[in-house]
Amino acid sequence: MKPSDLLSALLAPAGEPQLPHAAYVGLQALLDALPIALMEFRLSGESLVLLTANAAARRMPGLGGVREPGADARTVFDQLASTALIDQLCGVARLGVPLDGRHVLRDGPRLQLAWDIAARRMASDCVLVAVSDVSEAEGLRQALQSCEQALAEARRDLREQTEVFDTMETLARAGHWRRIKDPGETVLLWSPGLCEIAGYERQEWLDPEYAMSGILPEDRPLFEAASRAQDGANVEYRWRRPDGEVRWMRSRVQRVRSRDGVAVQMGVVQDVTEEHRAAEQLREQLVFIQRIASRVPGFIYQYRIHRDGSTASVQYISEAVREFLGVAPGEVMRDHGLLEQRVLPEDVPQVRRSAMLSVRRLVPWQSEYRVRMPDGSVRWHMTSAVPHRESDGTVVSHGFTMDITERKQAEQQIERLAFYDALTGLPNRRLLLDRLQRSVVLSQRTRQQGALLFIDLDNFKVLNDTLGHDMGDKLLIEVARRLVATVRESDTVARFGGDEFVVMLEHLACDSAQAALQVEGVAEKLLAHVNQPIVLGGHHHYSSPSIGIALFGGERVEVHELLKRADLAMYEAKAGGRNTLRFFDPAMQAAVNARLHLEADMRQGLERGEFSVHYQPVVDERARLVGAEVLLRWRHPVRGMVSPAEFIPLAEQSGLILPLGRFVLQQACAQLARWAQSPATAHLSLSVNVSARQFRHADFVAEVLEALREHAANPRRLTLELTESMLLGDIEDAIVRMQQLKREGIGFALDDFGTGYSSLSFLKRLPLEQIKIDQSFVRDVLEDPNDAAIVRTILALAQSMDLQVVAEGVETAGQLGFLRLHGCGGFQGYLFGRPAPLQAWDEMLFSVR
Ligand SMILES: Nc1nc2c(ncn2[C@@H]2O[C@H](COP(=O)(O)O[C@H]3[C@@H](O)[C@H](n4cnc5c(=O)[nH]c(N)nc54)O[C@@H]3COP(=O)(O)O)[C@@H](O)[C@H]2O)c(=O)[nH]1
Repeated sequence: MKPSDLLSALLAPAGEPQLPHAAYVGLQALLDALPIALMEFRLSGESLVLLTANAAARRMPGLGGVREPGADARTVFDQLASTALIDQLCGVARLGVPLDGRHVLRDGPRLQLAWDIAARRMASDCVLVAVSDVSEAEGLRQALQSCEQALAEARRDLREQTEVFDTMETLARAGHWRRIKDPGETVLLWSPGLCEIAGYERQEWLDPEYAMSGILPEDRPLFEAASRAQDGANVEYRWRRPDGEVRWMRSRVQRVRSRDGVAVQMGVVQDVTEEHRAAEQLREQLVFIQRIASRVPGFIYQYRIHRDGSTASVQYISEAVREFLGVAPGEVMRDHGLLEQRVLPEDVPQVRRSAMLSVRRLVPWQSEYRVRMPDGSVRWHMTSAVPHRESDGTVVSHGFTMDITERKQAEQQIERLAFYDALTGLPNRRLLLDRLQRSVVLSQRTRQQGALLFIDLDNFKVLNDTLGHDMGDKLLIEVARRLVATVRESDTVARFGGDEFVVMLEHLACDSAQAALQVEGVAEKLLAHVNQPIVLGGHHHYSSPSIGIALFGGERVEVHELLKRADLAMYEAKAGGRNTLRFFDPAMQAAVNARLHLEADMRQGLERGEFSVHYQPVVDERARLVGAEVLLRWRHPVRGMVSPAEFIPLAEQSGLILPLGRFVLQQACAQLARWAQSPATAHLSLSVNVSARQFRHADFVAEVLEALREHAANPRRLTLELTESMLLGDIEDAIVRMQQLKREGIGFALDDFGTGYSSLSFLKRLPLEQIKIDQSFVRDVLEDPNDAAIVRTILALAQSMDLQVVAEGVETAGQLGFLRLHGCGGFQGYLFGRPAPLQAWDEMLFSVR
């Protein structure tokens, strides 16, 4: 019962109860039995005073002072003090307006009080108030309200999630379906995403048979097999949309059983057409690349290096790697280390270094290295790759490797030709100059001294001429080998040309004196090694070097200047007796400069007619004039008379001996022709000195004959003086030349006899008429028993070989006497006359006769 209904029932329509006391008591008891709190209040001024309350009111928690009649209504309803209840009750008492309402008080979420309160005016200014505790109902109501709210929120969440899910399916071009098999009926539900990718309008369910019709017939068995798989399966198939477009779908089909025992099959479907197209494009590109790769002369590859550089993998390598490295592409892609294993160990560090640099700096990579092929051969490869960084931080390089063996060989060949001497394999002049340049710069920085050793073989020309060029070459090769073997690997041994070698020593002591000691040690060793006999053609031969040394370091100096210094020092060594070493010093420089000036003056002298000839008489055993030796003279306007001993060697070196020799021959032939015209002189002969270079010249024979012809001179009156050394070279060629001239009547004398090394058999082969005993033996023939013995031996030898002998440098009657005594038939020397010009000759000729 509601309090308002109770009050309506209690109050008589007239409003005033007219009951006898007994009835009133009975009514009171009845009211006490009611579960609703009833209280009567009377209006007293602005307050309401409690008149009476039933038992339920007295028991009711929350009502204050209800046991005390006369209590103020504010005390009774103290918990509702904050409400307008009291005023409203007063209003009921005054105006009789009924009051009905629910009062609920909370302390946070906790319910404190929930009362339904009704009030009615009684006949007088009294008001009857009924209060019913509705806490339980209020709690239930609130709980219900909360549940409804939660449900609404859950619905909202579900809606949102469904929307998100649908959006996700749309974005992923994916969808799903569920096939629910109930006995008698099968339902197929499609998600909106699936409808979209399948090309259908959005709908929740489809006819299962109709749904399958989209799968291309040839792919349907695949799909059905996947549907039958117990544990689910993945399948890819083609789907024809209603508009006819065919798309690739990837699906995962799974069987599930719902809680109520209904069989459910689920499938997640994704449209993978783009993926298929990309893969197809990739395949096409790969085929394209493979086609190109099969036509390029090398192999192409792609490798990936992870961000930290720790791992790498070859992702693609073309088929040609088989041909170029002897490994299969698959093997390399499984183990990229196979590529490096082919590289020669000494080349690996630089290959790795350059590759890592390229990856780190993302710059193109290029490297040339050697690889060992499965058959053991070594080939040169060149690889180049372009790296780029992918979005995941890894670096991918695309590269190409080709075989450059032929190119390398050609380069090496070119380098060998350009920088190495073909005969000995040593660095040539160009390479030496290059290294020297670097070394000079380095020595300026480090202050460490370096040294140039200019080496010239002393008797190479003789040996070369004697034994022939083949043997000469072998000798040079052997000398080169010895030089290389003597110095350190870091030093340079170069062939400078002909029989000249240069050794460059580096990293010597900083102190010049100490460095000089070091170099001297090396030079002594070089001397000793080169001096060792060399076996050529089964015979021992001896070669010795002259070594000129120039130190460098610290000071700025041109490489050509250095070479000049070493060269000068080498000439000093030669002048010092050969087979020795000399250090450069400035005095040497001056000497060479003087030599160079002399050569220039000689050229000028030839042009200006500064040269002339003198004649030195040759007499027989009775001191009768039999002829003369023609000797070249040079009167320089400033230098005065220059000795042939000074300028002839230089003329030999520079080639000026050829025009000078021609000049002398012309003079001699002209003189013979003049003498021939007078019976007093017609018997006289002339001897002309011929140098080695002149004799070996291709036109020599012709020139001699031409000079004789030109002057109509008698060839039988002409003797050519040759030295042993110049005949030692190509002896066969020398003999041929001599015989050609001899056939014309020209005679030959062997000059300076005794100073050479000729053997008897060698002498016998030469078409000689005469030998000239060198003046060095004659000079001391009376004092030096050795010289006397030599002279006697020469005379005996000449006699046995039926050769005429002329003794040179006869200055005293004693010498003459000794020579005569031992059978010498010809004499030349100051005793009979000094070399003199023609005018002086006429007198001398007369006096001699
Ligand atoms: N290829 C050519 N060589 C030539 C020619 N003219 C000279 N020469 C060679 O020069 C060298 C020096 O010659 P020269 O100064 O003329 O000396 C010759 C004589 O003057 C000298 N001589 C002669 N008699 C004496 C003597 O009694 N005492 C002495 N101290 N010297 C003397 O000897 C030189 C001749 O030597 P050789 O030729 O060996 O007979 C010298 O090697 C010349 O050969 C030339 O035209 N072409």
